[in-house]
Amino acid sequence: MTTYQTGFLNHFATEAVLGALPVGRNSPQCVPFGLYAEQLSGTAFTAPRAENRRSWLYRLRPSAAHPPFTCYAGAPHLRGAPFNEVPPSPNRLRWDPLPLPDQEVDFVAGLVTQAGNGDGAASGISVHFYAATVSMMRAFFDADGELLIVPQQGALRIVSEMGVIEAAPLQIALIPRGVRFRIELIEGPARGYVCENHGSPFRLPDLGPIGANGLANPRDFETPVAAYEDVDGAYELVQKFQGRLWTTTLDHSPFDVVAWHGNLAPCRYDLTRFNTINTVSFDHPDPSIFTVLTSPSERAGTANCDFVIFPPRWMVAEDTFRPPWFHRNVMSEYMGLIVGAYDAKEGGFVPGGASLHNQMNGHGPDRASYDKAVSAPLAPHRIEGTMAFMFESAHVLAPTRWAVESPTMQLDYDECWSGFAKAELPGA
Ligand SMILES: O=C(O)Cc1cc(O)ccc1O
Ligand SMILES: [Fe+2]
Repeated sequence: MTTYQTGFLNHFATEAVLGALPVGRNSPQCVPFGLYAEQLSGTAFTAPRAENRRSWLYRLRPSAAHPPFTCYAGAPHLRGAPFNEVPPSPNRLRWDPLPLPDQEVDFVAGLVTQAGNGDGAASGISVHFYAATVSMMRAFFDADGELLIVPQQGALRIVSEMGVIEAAPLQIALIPRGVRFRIELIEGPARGYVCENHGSPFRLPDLGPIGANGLANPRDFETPVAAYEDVDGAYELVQKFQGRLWTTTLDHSPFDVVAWHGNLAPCRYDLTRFNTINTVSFDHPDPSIFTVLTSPSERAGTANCDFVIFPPRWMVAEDTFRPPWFHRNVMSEYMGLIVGAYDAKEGGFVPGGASLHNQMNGHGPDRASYDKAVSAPLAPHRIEGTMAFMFESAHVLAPTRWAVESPTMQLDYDECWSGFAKAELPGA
């Protein structure tokens, strides 16, 4: 049984051994039991208090004690900035799910980068698929960004420096930049999506006139309690740094944090707890009403990345075209589907698949969903058994070579918007 502390961005305090956590100061002359104090900073020391994120870790050995890292080509399809392998595409792109590997591949080795933007370490996002058939027997951390893991198939047990998180499809896990973890498969192979956030850490969106409650409520985020391994012996530690993997071998498990306190910690969130808000009158509101987490950019109201979901919900709008409308957006939209069907697409967008609609390029309902929606009786209708999501970014998402050359890319995607009858003006 994993135990969690609740709340988003709380200042947590947790010890796996009674008396391990120093009281009243972060760095006493002698830490209890001879543990080593280490500060893990997720924001600049001088970041405003409301944005400042850091934790203090108390561990069996200092994490500085390691041999040099060497370059490592252990994930053949992992990419980082600059995303210029192929020209950024204005075309609407869509992919079938990534087939599960038939060999033994762990979470790190099975990362496949689909698209990215920004400088790959201080701004933008990278979007990866993961597909793993075996548990990691090593540790990994990402110096380039925070990881938002969106399982689509198979439950994960994420052993981190700061405790253990379980995340199954319809839950997400958020691992801060730099936090070491290994991913174990709870049952069978696992597959899903990763948003690697190089910009400011994800936070809850403001609620404005919605009020003090709604959307993702802070208490539904769960952070693990401290848990440690006291294991001596060779232990591989891989990091992603400036787009490439590096590896070293420690002489002990890096999961040796006995106690910690602070507000920089991994957490999970159950997407089915999202308090969905929508119209009770007319029109289809902008999908920003479905924002779970946002990574703001320097430009007010314009996200480096919004994580948006499309959960089961009642559709009651009167005299309204209910599915997503046709649109062209200054923001770029990467979408995935965890389960079920998406209301703008009658076919082709399947669980485990993905689509990319880049800046200013027209998209929206496919012809079949358009035809259905314009003739649908507008009785209250519940959209059931579905969970799509979107990573929406102010920066254009450039696909990788893998993404545009993979047989999973659908060459006929544009067809879904062909054959719309021309509008008929009076007297024409
Ligand atoms: O393109 C999409 O399917 C995502 C989306 C959904 C919606 O309800 C409104 C706008 C939008 O971009
Ligand atoms: Fe869109």
